[in-house]
Amino acid sequence: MTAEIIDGKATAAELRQKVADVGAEFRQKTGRAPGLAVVLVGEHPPSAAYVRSKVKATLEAGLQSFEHKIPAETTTEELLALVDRLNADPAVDGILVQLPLPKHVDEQAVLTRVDPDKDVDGFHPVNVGRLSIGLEALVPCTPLGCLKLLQKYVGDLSGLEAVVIGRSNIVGKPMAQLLLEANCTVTIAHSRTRDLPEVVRRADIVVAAVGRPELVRGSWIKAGASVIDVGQERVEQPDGTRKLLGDVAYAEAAEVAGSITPVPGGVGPMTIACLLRNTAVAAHRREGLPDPEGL
Ligand SMILES: Nc1nc(=O)c2c([nH]1)NC[C@@H]1CN(c3ccc(C(=O)N[C@@H](CCC(=O)O)C(=O)O)cc3)C=[N+]21
Repeated sequence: MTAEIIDGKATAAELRQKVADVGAEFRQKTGRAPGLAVVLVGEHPPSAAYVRSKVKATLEAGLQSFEHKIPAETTTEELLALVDRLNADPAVDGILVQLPLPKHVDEQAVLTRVDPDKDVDGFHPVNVGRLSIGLEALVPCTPLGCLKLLQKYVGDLSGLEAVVIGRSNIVGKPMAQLLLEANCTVTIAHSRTRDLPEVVRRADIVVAAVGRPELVRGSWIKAGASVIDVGQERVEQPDGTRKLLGDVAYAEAAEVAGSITPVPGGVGPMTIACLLRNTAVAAHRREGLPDPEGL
């Protein structure tokens, strides 16, 4: 069997177009476009690159972008003061503080300071709690993007066995909540899991989010399973070039899986599209408008 390739790039482009349409309608109703503020602390090159692509996608969807690049030496207090200003700014519907923050900054204090209604990353404890008890929440972009891919390529997920590898607050835990809400039987595996290959072999859906290049082998995948690869690591190849690798040994897994996301072009583009989606949704909720349909 050769797996169907789950086209994250195309699916993300569709979602970004929907956000653009919804944003234009929002602008007609309110006289302004939904606004996203992105905060980048320091010069960490990969973070700077991600922020550039976020700003570009924001502008291309016709949303308003507020970019705050501040020095690496910024203190927690100064960052909290910036978050307070963004919380109070009526033109800002979404706030994203790019992670990782410099080590001297109290990351949890900063994430908890973001107004939960503007928390388009879904990292605030209020949104984490709301997701976990099934209330309306802002949901983290990467797991939301993974869910959207599964819904498009698999359809109804009810009753399926899902194995999430990785238990981070950003991907693994919220991914498990979303799959549970979609009526999957969910297992969260991690570095201490006994016999990980055997656990993964049960899965109809595998979400790999551990940050270990090509950890998941083709022999671990049940025939016909859907494989979502969240990993993105640049790894030096024997010929000296650097290649972006996922957490799944793609060529092997594609021989047995029913469908699989490539890296790049899978989950990554969906993360950014879902950020725009969350910004549009937050804008509607803040204005007392019903949630836009089809997002
Ligand atoms: N507060 C916060 N929210 C985030 O959502 C957040 C963050 N901090 N810090 C860093 C991670 C990483 N992240 C990615 C987004 C898109 C791609 C993406 O589009 N990747 C391309 C490849 C890009 C390349 O070639 O390097 C792809 O998969 O096709 C990757 C990674 C969001 N993050």
